[in-house]
Amino acid sequence: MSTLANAFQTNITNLIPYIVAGYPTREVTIEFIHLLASEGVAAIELGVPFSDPVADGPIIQLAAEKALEKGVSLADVFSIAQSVRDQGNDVPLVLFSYYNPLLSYGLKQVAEEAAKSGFTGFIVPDLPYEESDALRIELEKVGISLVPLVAPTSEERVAKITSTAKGFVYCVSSLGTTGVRSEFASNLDSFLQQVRATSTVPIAVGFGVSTSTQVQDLQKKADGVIVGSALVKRIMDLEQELSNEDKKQEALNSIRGFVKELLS
Ligand SMILES: O=P(O)(O)OC[C@@H](O)[C@@H](O)c1c[nH]c2ccccc12
Repeated sequence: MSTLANAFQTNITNLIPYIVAGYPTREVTIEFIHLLASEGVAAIELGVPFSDPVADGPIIQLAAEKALEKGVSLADVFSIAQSVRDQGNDVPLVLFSYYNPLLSYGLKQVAEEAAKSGFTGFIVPDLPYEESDALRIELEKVGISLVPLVAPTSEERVAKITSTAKGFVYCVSSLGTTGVRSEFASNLDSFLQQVRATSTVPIAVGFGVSTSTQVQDLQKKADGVIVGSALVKRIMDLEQELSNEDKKQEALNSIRGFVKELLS
């Protein structure tokens, strides 16, 4: 199985897409993962839908709401990953969740079930580094990396966070919530250089990325480029077609076209 540590060496591209698990359906999510893996992505962030996604912009919030309306749970996210592994796909999967659902499930149990179903990384955006030991210990017991997030404002903490990071470091390109942007933090270049200088693992940058120009520019400064909202928006625009057997393949081809365009 591909592990997170070597995802940036073995992959064909350095793109890391984010999708909301179970949106528009559990079955289509599995098809998305196979599609993205076939385009050579470095890893896939699989988002656990949550009712209070404070760091998310409107697109991801709406997708999460729609998934929750269909009752998508953490257990479903594990079963999606398990299906992908059972179908022979070893693309690195990163479980993306707010802390509350993990706490409710039980940190030890969540770590064990995530490992069993094939996750190699976790990202928990509302868990401050200083409070992450309990989860990190459980995850490291089962070989899963807790990927830390650093923002352009976390100056003095960067070295402490990046020097002990596992998997990769998630560099947030700008402050605020997720969502397509035309520009990033003014100090982004120096921030990425600072993280690169202190990190012992690859670094990835995300927040607001939606065009191939942005991907091309950012992939010179980071090992991975994360795209979420722009991809989730295209999925949302095709929600009806994706739920119609006669139109689903055409919709999937359109999403594949968007990924190819990002990488062009
Ligand atoms: O959606 P964007 O702007 O492309 O940003 C990536 C983002 O979707 C994904 O990494 C993510 C989804 N929810 C988050 C909450 C906090 C930080 C990051 C995220």
